Amino acid sequence: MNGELFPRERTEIAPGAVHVPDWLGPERQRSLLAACRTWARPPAGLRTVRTPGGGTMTARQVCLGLHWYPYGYARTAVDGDGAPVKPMPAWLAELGREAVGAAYGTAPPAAGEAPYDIALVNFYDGDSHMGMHRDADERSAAPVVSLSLGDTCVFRFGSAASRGRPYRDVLLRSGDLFVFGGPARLAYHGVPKVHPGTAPPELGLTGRLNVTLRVGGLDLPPG
Ligand SMILES: O=C(O)CCC(=O)C(=O)O
Ligand SMILES: [Fe+2]
Repeated sequence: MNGELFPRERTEIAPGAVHVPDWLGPERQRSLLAACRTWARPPAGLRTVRTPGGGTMTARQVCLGLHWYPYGYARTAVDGDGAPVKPMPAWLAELGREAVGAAYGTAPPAAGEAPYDIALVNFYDGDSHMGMHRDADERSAAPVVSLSLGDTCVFRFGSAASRGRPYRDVLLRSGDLFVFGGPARLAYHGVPKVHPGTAPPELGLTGRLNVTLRVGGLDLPPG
């Protein structure tokens, strides 16, 4: 955001875990939001995720490329309307590569090498949150790329060893990038709090959207 008293810097939160504030400018945020709105529509649109324990996730979700459910992947919305999952757009996979380069200060991974083939779009409204968990249903060790739109949240990032302390709380704002790979790839993380009403007014979003990009490395039977 412009006009910060203290500019927010790119920060390594843990080895392999990097926060890049304001990575997406207002125009790219607007176009990503517009895309999320079309993905959210049925078929295979936004759904409430039920966990095996009988609970529900408070953030609603839509997937692209492959459909994530607790705890695996499928080619159809097996825990939704059963429709085929929407394809992963090439431009979004490309954004994933670009993000990895930006976070680690390196050239992006070679095109075609471990392409980002899965996107999860999480929508947080009201007092939605996400408990501490690991992204562990993929076979690939490629970094996870996370983009934030709308309201500011508290993103809690811990270690691979436990869902409890030690962890660090980072404020993720609209346009921020967070990448976790290498030794941080399997770290526990979650969203304990979203701050309502903190989205940039010109974006026109009430609530928070998170776009998480992953490389599956999966070998699912054709759908
Ligand atoms: O909303 C976020 O920032 C985190 C989402 C997340 O961890 C996930 O979808 O696995
Ligand atoms: Fe996650």
